[in-house]
Amino acid sequence: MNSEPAPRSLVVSAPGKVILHGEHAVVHGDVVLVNTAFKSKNSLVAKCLNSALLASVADFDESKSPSAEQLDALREFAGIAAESSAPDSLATLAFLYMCLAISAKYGDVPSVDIIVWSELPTGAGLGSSAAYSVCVAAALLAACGAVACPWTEEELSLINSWAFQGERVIHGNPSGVDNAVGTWGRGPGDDVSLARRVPTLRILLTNTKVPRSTKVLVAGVKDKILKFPAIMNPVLDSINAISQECQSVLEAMPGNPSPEYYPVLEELFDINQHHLNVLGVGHPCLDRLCRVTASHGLHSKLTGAGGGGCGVTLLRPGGAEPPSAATYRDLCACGFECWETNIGAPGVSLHCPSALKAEVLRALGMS
Ligand SMILES: Nc1ncnc2c1ncn2[C@@H]1O[C@H](COP(=O)(O)OP(=O)(O)O)[C@@H](O)[C@H]1O
Ligand SMILES: C[C@@](O)(CCOP(=O)(O)O)CC(=O)O
Ligand SMILES: [Mg+2]
Repeated sequence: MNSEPAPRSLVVSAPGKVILHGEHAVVHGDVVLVNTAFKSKNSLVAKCLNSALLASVADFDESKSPSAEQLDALREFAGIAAESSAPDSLATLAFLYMCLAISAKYGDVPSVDIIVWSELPTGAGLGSSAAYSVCVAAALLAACGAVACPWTEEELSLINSWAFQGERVIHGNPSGVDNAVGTWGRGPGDDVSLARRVPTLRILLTNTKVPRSTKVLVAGVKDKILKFPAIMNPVLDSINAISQECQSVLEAMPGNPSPEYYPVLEELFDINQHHLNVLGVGHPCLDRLCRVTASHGLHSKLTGAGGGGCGVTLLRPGGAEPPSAATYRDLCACGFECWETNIGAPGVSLHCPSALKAEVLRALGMS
């Protein structure tokens, strides 16, 4: 007689994010203005099956960064070449680290099969690495009974702190903003009422499809700051001032946003885009994106780590329903993909499989 427990399925999603202002500066302790951009865009299924999940690396501690020795041991176990930054390698490494560390701390995670499906473009500045890490952390903690459902505030903090460890494996030196948005649906330190006080902005996201790695870009900015501190630190200070100015404009905007605020928001986008180029995280395709939208009277900047990936364009509310078909046409003619979105989405969520869209069920192999 087979006495194995029936496999259990957990379906977890976490949102990506759009950074309006403060990318890179936030790694160095400055303010960031960030919001969620997607609902249920990144899903992961942890099924408790009996496949073998292995290896052990001693001395895990969630308050410490994963050590070089631990990551080397995991790379060797998984057959990942040293310094490989291939998406699959980093995702596998982050998963193995979280799985082993969570097992060591809270008791064995049962054997699991993980299926990851994402509507977010990966490596494009929309926080896919954090959405992935939040989903893996939540699923593993739930699988070993360290968090129950629905999640309490304390359990969300636990998910967030383990997701931060996953981000550390993928990013090297993350600020923690992306995993906080993935967990709570809002930036760290933002109170719940902030979303009610600021207007819902209409934005256009454009993916240049130029691949890049956040880890490499963040390390490049650090090198530049170390090389030219007197030149680069004022740039970070100015980016910080832009974030603060933008936040006060958003808070000053009345419930029915008046168009008079938009030229200020647009100018802040332009200034920040120049600063980000100074930090060395621009790309000719992002310059092109800005030029194309400017030719239609719209203002854009890169979002996330830059170096390619996505740009964000501010749209004015209502009226002549911008962006025009010509804007889409010109951006698509550059080989870019663009879509309009509203900001705001819930954080990490647990889903009932029967409530999932057919498309998601198919992608997860659950239909
Ligand atoms: N759905 C996913 N499946 C597997 N790995 C993912 C997924 N989403 C993100 N990742 C991991 O995150 C990395 C991209 O992270 P990063 O360079 O920070 O860009 P971003 O967070 O802006 O998408 C990928 O290389 C991969 O390792
Ligand atoms: C550049 C940075 O500010 C944001 C990176 O976001 P993304 O991985 O490009 O989505 C880094 C960070 O905050 O950890
Ligand atoms: Mg990332």
